[in-house]
Amino acid sequence: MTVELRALEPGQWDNWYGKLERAFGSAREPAEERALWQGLTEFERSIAAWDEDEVVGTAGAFSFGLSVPGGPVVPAAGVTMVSVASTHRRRGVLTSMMRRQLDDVRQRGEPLAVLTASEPGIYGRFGYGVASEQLRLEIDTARVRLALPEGVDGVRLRFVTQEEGRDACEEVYARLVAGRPGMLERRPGWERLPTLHPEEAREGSGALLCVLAEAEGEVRGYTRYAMKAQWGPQGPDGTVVLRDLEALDPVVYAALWRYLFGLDLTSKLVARNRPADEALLHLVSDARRCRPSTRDGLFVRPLDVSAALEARKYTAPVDVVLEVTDPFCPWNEGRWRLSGDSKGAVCGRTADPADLALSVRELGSAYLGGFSLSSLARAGRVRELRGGALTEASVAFRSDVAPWVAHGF
Ligand SMILES: CC(=O)SCCNC(=O)CCNC(=O)[C@H](O)C(C)(C)COP(=O)(O)OP(=O)(O)OC[C@H]1O[C@@H](n2cnc3c(N)ncnc32)[C@H](O)[C@@H]1OP(=O)(O)O
Repeated sequence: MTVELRALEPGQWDNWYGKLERAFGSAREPAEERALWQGLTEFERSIAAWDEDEVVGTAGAFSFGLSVPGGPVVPAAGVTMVSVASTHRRRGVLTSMMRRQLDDVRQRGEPLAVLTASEPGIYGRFGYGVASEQLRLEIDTARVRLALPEGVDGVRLRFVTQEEGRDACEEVYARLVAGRPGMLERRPGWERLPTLHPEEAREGSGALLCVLAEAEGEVRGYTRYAMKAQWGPQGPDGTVVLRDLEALDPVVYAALWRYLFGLDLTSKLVARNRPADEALLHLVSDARRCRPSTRDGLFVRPLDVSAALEARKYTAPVDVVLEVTDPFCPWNEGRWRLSGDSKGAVCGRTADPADLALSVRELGSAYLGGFSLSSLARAGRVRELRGGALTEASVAFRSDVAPWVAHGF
């Protein structure tokens, strides 16, 4: 078998995307969804693996801006649409596409590649480390009370259509990006993604609704959600399926949650993807009845160790030498001195002795400040070579706000 990798051509998209759908075992997506993904596809960054005249592998990348600790937004390749036909699996097709893709990302000068994984076991071997979590909530809204701050009654809520609300929602979202690592700047076209209501996220619910929250004469928050009607022997027992909820201040935030908790005919709320440090859990009378559970969120892969470490800021002063291993991208290997603080950092090659030893994957895991170098060290994945260096680096890398990616891609 000879498999040849080529850039995707626009006329091949339908066939290529169909192979992706087949690999995921999903039905052909609705026309609106397909049109959105087709429009977002960056053809020169999309790989088709051909076995003669058959597409047997797919992989793509989006040119994202990713927020990193301290507020900067850094160019990052958003790896996506990865699949290999089941007739051709476990013969190295994915590995060859990852090789091609990461070399390309490096050439473009993007210091990071990021992805959300269908299965967390796939990407570690290519240098990706899990860097954020997503929280799932299943809230018994009939039994959980909210402690509301003063002023919630002053927040005006109103329904708008998705179309009417889009710009206002995007403005709120854009104002939040720099404050939370792991968020993606939404470029033109991406604003349509949160208003899609795909089958797998719908959980049997009805139409996606949009409510804007206004205070101080401006839109300061929004929620998009759907309702799933359910009837039990005692009457209504519906579920609110939350898509997103964003707010610029705690009063608007609480007003939106109160609204969702109070929706008639419902007694449960399901949120699939919330930040690990969701503030709601401090507002509720019973966090257990919110049934919080976490899973992996964004995976980060530093492509250029020095540029990546210089791009973010650090919670506390740090001056350490990192001995990095990176078999898949050997240009990252060796010793790097990182000196930084809350204003910025410099990172360059050094011949000085190493303080910490780790692979690029652990660097990816710690990069957004969500997982600590100390906990990775307890797992044996980071080694401290100079006493005190681990705590110093671990504290400096942490982020006060949990990293979170608001949507898949
Ligand atoms: C960012 C995204 O798009 S995530 C979506 C990923 N795609 C999917 O999950 C769709 C369904 N799965 C597939 O299409 C394929 O099984 C893929 C893409 C996951 C793997 O493709 P393959 O061509 O079989 O991978 P390849 O042969 O290059 O394997 C490389 C290594 O990864 C391992 N591997 C492959 N798939 C998996 C997996 N699902 N879980 C764990 N390890 C895996 C292989 O065993 C191999 O290990 P080795 O290097 O130790 O021998």
